[in-house]
Formats: sequence, structure tokens, C-alpha cells
Amino acid sequence: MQGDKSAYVHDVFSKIAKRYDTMNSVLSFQQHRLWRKYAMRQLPLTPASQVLDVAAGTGAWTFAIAKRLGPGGRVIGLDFTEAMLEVAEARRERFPFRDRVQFVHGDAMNLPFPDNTFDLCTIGFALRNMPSAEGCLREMARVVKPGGAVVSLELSKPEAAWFRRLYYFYFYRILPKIGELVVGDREPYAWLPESLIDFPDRKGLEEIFRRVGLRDVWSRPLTFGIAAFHIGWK
Ligand SMILES: C[S@@+](CC[C@H](N)C(=O)[O-])C[C@H]1O[C@@H](n2cnc3c(N)ncnc32)[C@H](O)[C@@H]1O
Repeated sequence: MQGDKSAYVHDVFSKIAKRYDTMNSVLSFQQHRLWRKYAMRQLPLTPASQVLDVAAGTGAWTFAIAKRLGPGGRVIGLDFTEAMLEVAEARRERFPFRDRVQFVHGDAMNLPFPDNTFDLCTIGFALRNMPSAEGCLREMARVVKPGGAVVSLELSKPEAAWFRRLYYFYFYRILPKIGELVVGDREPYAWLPESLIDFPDRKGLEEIFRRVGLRDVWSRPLTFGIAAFHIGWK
């Protein structure tokens, strides 16, 4: 684990694990479901794909990927917060294709897999939480096979000034208050807007994808750029 930011993030997700899925729907007005649906449609998956979902949390994206795989396909969800993985494991036990899914405790900054292992490596709503987005993407690119893809779905910075003003008022002022009311603790949902401040905008993140050696990189803004989808190929 690398330094203070990781320890802080681990603490935040340990506190909110049981409410994480409900809060996502409340705070994004269900938008996150549309973003995830869009992202799923873009994923280069075959029934036999071997996939790593980094910072899988409670497994929202891991299970969506598993549904698209055949009997030979596998998806591993990796996360460093035990409480998030406990929720994911409980869901796995009820999941019809559970033999295609595995959860692993590990650090996204130092992935416990050899080079060139997976066909696809995804990260959903978590690059922002890393001590270094570039370091994490470099690790993801390392474990993907040549010809494989690295994908991120993440909150981003709205591009139109009028919308940005409106959205930032909600994101920085209202959202932490709703979070505090529901979870009974100010800290976890004060972290959400804070984590975006130093994070690159959509074009900046494209550049980082290229810097770690990925090619044919492209991205799409979602809901006026509140979120963004990025993909690059090794
Ligand atoms: C906002 S949640 C996203 C969960 C899931 N990907 C989703 O789409 O719902 C962020 C996750 O990143 C995990 N995380 C943050 N830093 C990590 C690290 N260095 N290594 C592994 N997991 C990490 C947290 O534990 C948390 O579960």
C-alpha cells in the first residue's frame, strides 16, 4: 500500500461498504447505471475472455462482465478493502455463474499477476482513489496481453462552463450533506468531491493512457462529462 492516500481511502471504503451500492444510486440519480451500461457495450469481450477488474469493490462491474462470458471465460475482481470484498463474496454466492468469478485481495498499485496475463483489464470509479493514476494504469497495461485492452470508467470534469457551475454546486455542496445524512458520518462523502480536484480531465487522462504505452486511445464524455469512458490497446 502506498502512503497516506491509500490508508485514508481504505478507511473510507471500510466505513461505507454495506451502503456503497445504494448510495451510488441515490447520489448519481441512477446515472451510474446508464454509464455502466454504455461502458459494458464498449468492452471487447468474447465468451472465453480472461478479465481483471481492478478495485472491484462490491463487484458491480465484475458481475456485469461475468454475465457476458461463456463457460471458458473468467473474471477476477481485485480490491484492497476487506469490507467491500465481503459484500462482493456474499453476492458471488448467490450469482448463477459464480464459477466464472473470483475475488482477490490485493493492491492495484502492485498487481499480484505476471505480465501479459489478461485479455482485458478494467477499472470502474477507482482511478481517482489511487496514489497515482499513471502508476495504476502502468500496472494494468503490464498485466494485459499484447492486443488486449485497458478500460476506465470514472467521474470526470464537465466540459461546458454553464453545466460545470451547476454540477459543482451539487457535487461540492449538496452531495456531502446527503452522504452525511444517510451514512451518519461526514468524512466518506466529503472524500468523493475531494478526490476529483487533482484528477486529470478527460483529455488529460487520455494522455496518461498513451504515456503508459497504450495505443489507439479514445474516450467519451458521459452526461455532459460528469463521467468518462476511456479505452486503450496494448
Ligand atoms: C468507488 S469504489 C468502486 C468499486 C467498483 N469498481 C464499482 O464500480 O462500483 C472504489 C474501490 O477502489 C478500491 N481501491 C482504492 N484504492 C485501491 C488500491 N490501491 N488497491 C485496490 N483497491 C483499491 C476501494 O477499496 C473501493 O472498493
